[in-house]
Amino acid sequence: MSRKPLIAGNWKMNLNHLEAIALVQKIAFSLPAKYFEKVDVTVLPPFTDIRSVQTLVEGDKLLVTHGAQDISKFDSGAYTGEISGSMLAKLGCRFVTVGHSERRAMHGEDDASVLEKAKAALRHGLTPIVCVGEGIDVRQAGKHVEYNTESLRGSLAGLSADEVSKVVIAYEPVWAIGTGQVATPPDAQEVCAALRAEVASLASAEVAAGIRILYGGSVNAKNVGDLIAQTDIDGALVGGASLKGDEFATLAAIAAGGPFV
Ligand SMILES: O=C(CO)COP(=O)(O)O
Repeated sequence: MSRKPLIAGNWKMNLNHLEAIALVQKIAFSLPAKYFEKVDVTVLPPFTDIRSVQTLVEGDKLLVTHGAQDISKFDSGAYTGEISGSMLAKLGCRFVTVGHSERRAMHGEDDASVLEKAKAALRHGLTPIVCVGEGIDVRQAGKHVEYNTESLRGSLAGLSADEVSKVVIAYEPVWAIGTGQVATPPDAQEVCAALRAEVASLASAEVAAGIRILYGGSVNAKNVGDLIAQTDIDGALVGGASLKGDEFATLAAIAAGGPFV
């Protein structure tokens, strides 16, 4: 089964709503429509930017989609500071990352809470991008494959095969995030292949063949081609390089098969 690559830009806590508009315009106008037949491109701004991005995307009928970086596991009510799936859906969000390692490390999220957030996303028609990834200690101990497959199992436990088929998975080794120390393509492939095999056992071989698995961690326009050439890597979750319009557009164009913009 052929899987359309997905390039997702995780802006993290960067850019105000005016800067967001400028960046989305830059990306959209750098990528002619034909590229979007070959690659899906999405941006994941901070919550405070989403309404502005939605207005631009819908007003100008852009082919770039948008999403969010987090979602509440609750649907509404007395949850100060939380943002619900229905609010994100109303803002036109298509994707939402759940379980990013920065949230796991700094906000106490674990596989069980990631699962609740993935369910909330699915309840509201959003595609959860479920993130897993090992720290350097796990990698050095040679336990990265088991660590990530177990984390994925916990983050998808109890979902139906149909629900699993609607998820995107992102493998982001913590030691590669923001360090410039990208995983080698074979190292990234090893884990992504194991994650796909895990999906086959959680859901079915057919679901596993169709699901998109992204790599994230120091992806840039120079290394993305070799990463997505790997059998089980279907795109990238990009941090730092997604904040530069030219580089992100080039990266998406490479994922579409070029020629480069
Ligand atoms: O965490 C990441 C994307 O979610 C990766 O960030 P960098 O691309 O900046 O390493």
